[in-house]
Amino acid sequence: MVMEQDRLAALLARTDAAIVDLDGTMVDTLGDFAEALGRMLRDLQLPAIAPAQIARMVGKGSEHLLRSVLKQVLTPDGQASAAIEIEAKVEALYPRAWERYEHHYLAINGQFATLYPGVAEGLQALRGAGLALACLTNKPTAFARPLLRAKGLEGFFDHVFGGDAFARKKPDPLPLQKACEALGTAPARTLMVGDSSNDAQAARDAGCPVVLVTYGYNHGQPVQAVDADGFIHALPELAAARGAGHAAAR
Ligand SMILES: O=C(O)COP(=O)(O)O
Ligand SMILES: [Mg+2]
Repeated sequence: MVMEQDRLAALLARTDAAIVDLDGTMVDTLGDFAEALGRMLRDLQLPAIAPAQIARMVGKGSEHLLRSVLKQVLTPDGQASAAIEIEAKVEALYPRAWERYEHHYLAINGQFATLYPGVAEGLQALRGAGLALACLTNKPTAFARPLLRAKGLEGFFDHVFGGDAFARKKPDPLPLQKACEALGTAPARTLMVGDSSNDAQAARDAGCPVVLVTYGYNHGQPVQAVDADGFIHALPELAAARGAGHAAAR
């Protein structure tokens, strides 16, 4: 454990900026996803889906989430066959499903979502330690900005980039490379803070160090198995590690 803390302190001592993921890292948005998806499924007269199933589908953007949900509710129990027909049905329903989902999501955005403990304090402390901050999410920018505003987080960030900001989303490294460019920091000194293998893979391929929170979604898999430089239980641990590293260097 002491080793872990020393490693985190050393990492934070060579960090100039942080790129922070949104869903599963700063805000528990599962309630929002469940509510907006539930309303969309009712509008389309399709069966409901359980929040636990939705949690496994979050992290690769709203388009991917919607396709995964439609596929799930259109697949009869235990039948993996007929995959081609199901894909075709998903694509036929998609435009109307997206229109309904976007409508409902924007109407409820943030109302069924909660900040994880310590997020505002953790971001405040990182800013206080002189780090530049960007929010980088696979969520559409039009969903991300109002959510950050509703939760009182928008002011912490120098930049906010959604899944539509660049040509490719995480786990591709492009959004991280672009975020580093915008921050004006070297990837090796820009820390990615996320909740999933998606964030970790993008960070590795962009040359950014990565720390993962232990409480997020990670596609329904145990997050500790992911290749990362460290794990934290709450965001304030980062600024605390930064303080410890600086104290040790003096
Ligand atoms: O898939 C999503 O919309 C959530 O994405 P995020 O974890 O990158 O914020
Ligand atoms: Mg996430």
